Amino acid sequence: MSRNLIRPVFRHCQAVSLFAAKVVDPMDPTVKLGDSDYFKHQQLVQSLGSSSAPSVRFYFLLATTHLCSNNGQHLAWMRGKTHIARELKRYIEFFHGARAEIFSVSEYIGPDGEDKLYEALNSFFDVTNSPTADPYDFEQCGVEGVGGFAIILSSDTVESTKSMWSAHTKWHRKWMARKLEDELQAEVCFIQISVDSPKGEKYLSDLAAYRGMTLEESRDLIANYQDHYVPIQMDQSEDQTPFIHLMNYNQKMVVNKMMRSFVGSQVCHFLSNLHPFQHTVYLARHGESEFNVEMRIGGDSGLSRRGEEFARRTAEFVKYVVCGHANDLVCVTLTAKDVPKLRDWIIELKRNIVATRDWADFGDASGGVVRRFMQLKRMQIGWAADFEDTPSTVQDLLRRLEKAKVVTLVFVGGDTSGAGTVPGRLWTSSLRRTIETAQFIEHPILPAGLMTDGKPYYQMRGRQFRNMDEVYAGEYDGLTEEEITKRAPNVIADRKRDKLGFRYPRGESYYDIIARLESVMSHLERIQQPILIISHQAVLRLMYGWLMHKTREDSVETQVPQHEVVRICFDGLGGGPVETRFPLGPTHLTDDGQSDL
Ligand SMILES: O=P(O)(O)OC[C@H]1O[C@@](CO)(OP(=O)(O)O)[C@@H](O)[C@@H]1O
Repeated sequence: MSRNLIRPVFRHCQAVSLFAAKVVDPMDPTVKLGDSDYFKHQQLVQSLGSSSAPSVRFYFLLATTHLCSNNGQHLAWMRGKTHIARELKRYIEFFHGARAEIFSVSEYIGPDGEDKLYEALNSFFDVTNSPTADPYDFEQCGVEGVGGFAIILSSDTVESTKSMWSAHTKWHRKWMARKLEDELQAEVCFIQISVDSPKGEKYLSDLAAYRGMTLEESRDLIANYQDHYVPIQMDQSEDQTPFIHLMNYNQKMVVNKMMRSFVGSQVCHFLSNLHPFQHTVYLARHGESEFNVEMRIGGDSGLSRRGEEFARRTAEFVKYVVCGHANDLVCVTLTAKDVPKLRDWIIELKRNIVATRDWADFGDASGGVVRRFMQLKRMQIGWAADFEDTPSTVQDLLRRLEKAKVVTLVFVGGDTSGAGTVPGRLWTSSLRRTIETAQFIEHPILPAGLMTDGKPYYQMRGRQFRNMDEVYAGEYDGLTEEEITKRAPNVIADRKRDKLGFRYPRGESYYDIIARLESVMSHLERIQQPILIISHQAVLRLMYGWLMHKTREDSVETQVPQHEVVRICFDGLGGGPVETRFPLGPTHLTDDGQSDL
């Protein structure tokens, strides 16, 4: 197919669906497909199918800002629009498989700056500029090359007002909308953010401090910006302009003319969840399941003995770290051979071992190593027993250890006070193995007043999401790798070639999981309390990838070991997500026996 045939299609909104249909129809007997073409086609179809094809739309979004005052304190230039622009870009790329790029207005100021921004936008959308001549070239011409979202950001708000593209007055907005719609056939939407809640203001002053600004500097900036910016008018004079006005982030939203398109409504939904505040997400794969032991995929089996042990340790971790002020937790298991050595050491030490700092570097094969200043807080005598507080005297401790064959000690780092009192959230899938992993987590009712609604809080009340169930392997559900390859000898090679797009017969692909994860991940964006999510290997690969700002392609390569919790912290101030891994044991399982699948 020549490029000329494709070219006119790109100029229309439904470009991709037409394009996909024209490129190749594998059912058409006149079309001969090589292997690779088939896979590219599959990839294209899969990705369109899973993303509701919004990538067909040429869509512009503009993050702008709105002045607001709160008791005379103005911190208006920092409304978190850079954060929102970045989130939007990631959302569009990850969940909709479309291209998205941020264009910062202040980088295009100067004699030719505005023309350059126009050129940059034109070439971003104009796929005919793409060097590709091969319509099968998915990378350059497929979903990647068609349509996209340009996010025009006035990052340096005051400086940006020099540009025609700053959208800081009604006149500028109208000019931009006309230019973009008439000349680039793009749909336009303006996003305005205003903040006046005490929490919002606190965030903004933190942000100012983080960026090294003094109050005077910020006041000057605001006074200057106030002279320029005209908020979107609510007097009907801008009724023809699509816009979203976010007030105090996800507290209140005014939407104009966005719901007429599917993508518009999706973007509104996503933005209505976003907040820029500091928050922490914990991810854990379920403990080892009976099917994991038998090396079977899928199914709905319960936990193995080791899996149950991980569940007990997870509850300790939740109490001190997720719902406490501690920042680290390590479990060390001593077997029959080591317990007498521990007894001798305690006798020699002759001190209260709970308070001692002499445990540093103490560890076991599961990977946990005690760091300096960690305190021994809890212990478990024997397998499958409940954890209990460590006795505070040497005599009591020796007595407890007397007949013990196996002992697991729990060491906690940081502030151990207030364990279990920080309101937290718990999400699992709907499958037994994740629910059982959460079974030992405590659910005290926390006193009213801890949350803003003033109601008592049911700690870590579990919510089960079917969208977080493991990839469904269809006809292969419950089989081992060996059994699968007996039925379908090529399956391993096929899946290796395209792990994202490969769909199990009558089952799911990773693209399908992306589609069903979209609503859960939007929901997650809304959460401000620490949250623990217990799910499965394939699902967690994607969740982790999304949270760690990875591409879909890189996400499927991520390792998701069992018996480990991953903490991902968002500082809310512009730093990237920071991850810490906590191997809790009892074993650190990285090989689930299906590494080939
Ligand atoms: O995409 P791959 O790498 O096969 O990972 C998914 C597989 O992981 C498994 C275990 O091998 O998930 P789970 O976390 O539920 O134990 C299988 O049930 C599932 O098919």
